[in-house]
Order: sequence, then structure tokens, then C-alpha cells
Amino acid sequence: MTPDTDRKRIVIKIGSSSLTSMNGELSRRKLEKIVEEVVRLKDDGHDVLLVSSGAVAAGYRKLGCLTRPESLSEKQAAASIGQGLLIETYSDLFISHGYVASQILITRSDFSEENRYNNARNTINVLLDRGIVPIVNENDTITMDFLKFGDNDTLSAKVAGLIDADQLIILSDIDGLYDSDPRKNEDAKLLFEVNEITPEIEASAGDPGSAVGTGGMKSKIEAVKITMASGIPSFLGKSSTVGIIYDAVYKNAVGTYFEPQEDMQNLNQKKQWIAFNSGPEGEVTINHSATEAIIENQTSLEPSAVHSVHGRFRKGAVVKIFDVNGDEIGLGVVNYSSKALDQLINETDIDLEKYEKAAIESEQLVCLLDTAVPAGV
Ligand SMILES: Nc1ncnc2c1ncn2[C@@H]1O[C@H](COP(=O)(O)OP(=O)(O)O)[C@@H](O)[C@H]1O
Ligand SMILES: N[C@@H](CCC(=O)OP(=O)(O)O)C(=O)O
Repeated sequence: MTPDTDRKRIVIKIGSSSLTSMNGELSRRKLEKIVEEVVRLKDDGHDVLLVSSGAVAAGYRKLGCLTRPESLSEKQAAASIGQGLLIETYSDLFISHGYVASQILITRSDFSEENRYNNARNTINVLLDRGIVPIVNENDTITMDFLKFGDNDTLSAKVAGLIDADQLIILSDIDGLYDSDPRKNEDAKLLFEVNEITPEIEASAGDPGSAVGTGGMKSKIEAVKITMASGIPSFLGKSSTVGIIYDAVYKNAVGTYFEPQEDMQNLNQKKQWIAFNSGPEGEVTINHSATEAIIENQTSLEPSAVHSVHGRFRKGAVVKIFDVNGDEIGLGVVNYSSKALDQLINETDIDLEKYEKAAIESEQLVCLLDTAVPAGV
């Protein structure tokens, strides 16, 4: 057991290609290998959470499909068969090593509601504190296409942020990020360390490499953008490399390490939720003089900063914030409903100072936004 200071929270994302054999069936041998490495980390005293794909891959043949289905309802039906098989296999394997696994199925709408987001964190904290290995997947069987995370890369980054993980390890069928898609360029070079997701890196990331993969390198880069902004180091490596998970934690693995720089954004949990999980309900355009406050200082704004209001939103909703040129400058939690704000800016005879004083006296919130996050973090 490591001393408590060395105890890390590790999120490991395992893609479909890392769990299936050549014919697309779930491979017990591959799961065994992953579980053995997780057990080594658990024995060292670390907390480990798995984000595991594989439900569709494990279920589609039993549904009677010869190849991974294209239609949403067939994928959902396949996941309904496969998710059970997946967890049963993991659970058996962990129990044989003396550990207990649990299943958590999440939809995007669970994360877009702040209370449910916080509740998910509390549940996972209890499980980790008691030594359980939570296994997370998207709740594929019920999620509508347009409401899906869609790929587990992004889900794993959001889960890493949710539980304030120390590291995210993404396992795939490739040994890291290359400077161009290796299927298209045989001279592509493996990048061992990345400190910033530049436009060149984004452009180098291509689609999935296998019939069972979903997100490809594109979604892995989207995921790493989230962990970078949250100050969480990430690693991308090849699942079939012996010892890869264990070695990645101790920085001995071959692959790509994504190391956030100290001067990068390090969003607290509230801001992470606003930036990556909330669904903005409306839009607010703010005056020129107020834009700096958001971009530079991420400070709150007073209602007098509002130029115009678009759409309907409730008090406490997340809204997109635009400058008067129509450029999106950030997101924020608004302390007024759209109706109240409309009234404030359209009532020409309103004495804002008096209004705000009265609001303070009656203990109402006076700032327009209580938390703001600049665009593009
Ligand atoms: N720049 C790149 N570097 C590495 N792999 C890339 C790149 N661009 C595209 N790919 C492809 O992304 C694939 C991994 O994504 P995916 O098939 O979705 O795997 P998984 O099922 O593990 O999530 C690789 O096999 C590779 O072919
Ligand atoms: N939730 C889906 C996985 C979707 C997904 O992201 O797959 P992959 O690109 O293989 O990690 C499943 O369990 O089949």
C-alpha cells in the first residue's frame, strides 16, 4: 500500500477495439489483462475508475447482426444485450482478485443538470472511498442520438473532471498520438509529450481505425482539451502493450503524455460544469466595456452591462454571452430570468442604482452572472 500522499485517483478509458477479438466478440482474455493491471494499481493503494466501451461490440452478434449495426435502435438493442455481458465479465474477474466492481450508466442529460452532476460525484466518491471499482459507460439503450455523449473519450474526460482525478489514461488500438493520421501517412511520428492542443494537432486527428471504434483520434483530442483545461494530466497508449496501465501511472509507458502547463486554465468544478456539461438555455449580449471583465478577469457583471437578451431562460440558467459584434465570449450562470432582464433594460426610467440598493436590502442577487467562463477554454 502506498502512503496516502501517493494515493492517486485514476480514470482509465478502454475503447471497444481494446476489448474485442478480431471477429468483434467481447474477448475475456483482453478483459482479464486489463483487470490484472487495475488490480496491481488497487494493490498499490490507488483509486481506480474504468470508463469502458464495449456494450454494442459485445451485443451485436447476439442480436443477429453480422457487423456492427448502423441504425440507432439496433445499436441500442445490441448495447442492451452487451452491457450486461460486459459488466458480468468484469465483475467475475474483479471478484476473483478480491475486489468489487460496480456499474454506472450515464446520459448527457444527467450531466447537464447541476444537481444530478453533483449527485453522481457523491455516489462515485462513496464507491471509491470504499475500495470499489466503478465501471462507467454511456446509457446507450435509452439515449437519443442528439443527446448522446456519443463517444466514451469525452465521457471519460468529463468523469475525470467530475471526480477531480489525478490522471486520465486512454487506451486504444494505437500507441499514442501521431503528428498525422498513421493510416494515411507512413512517415507519421509518435508524439511523446504534448503540452498544448494546437490547431495543427487538431488537424492531425482522424477518424476511427477499426470497425468497432466510434470516436477516432478526433474525440480523444476533444477529451484531452477538457482534461487540460481542468488541470488533469492524461496519457494515450496501446491497450495490447503488456503493463501499459500500470506503467502509465508511474510514467514508464510508451505513448503520449498530455501534461497541462501551470499557466493554463485550471477550472474549478463549478466552471468545469458550466464549460463542458451545462446546456445553455439562452443568450445575453453585453456592452463593450463589460467584455474585458469576462475575458480577462472572469468576473461577475452587473445588470447594467446587458445590451440585449435572446431566448427564454430561467434565473440560475447557463447562458451564452456575446459581445456587441456577435462574437461568443463565454458562458455564465445568470442571476435573472430573461423576463426580468428584459424589463430591466427596456424600462428606460428605471434607476438602476436605486434598484440594486433595494435588491441588496431585500437580499436579492444583484450581479448578472455569478460565474463566467471565457469561450474556448
Ligand atoms: N493523428 C493520429 N494519431 C493516432 N491515431 C490516429 C490519428 N488520426 C486517426 N487515428 C486513428 O484513430 C484510431 C483510434 O481511435 P478508435 O478507432 O476510435 O479507437 P477506440 O475504439 O480505442 O476508441 C487509430 O487506430 C488510428 O487509426
Ligand atoms: N457506449 C458505447 C461505446 C461508444 C464508444 O465511445 O466507443 P469507442 O470509440 O470504442 O470507445 C458502447 O459501449 O458500445
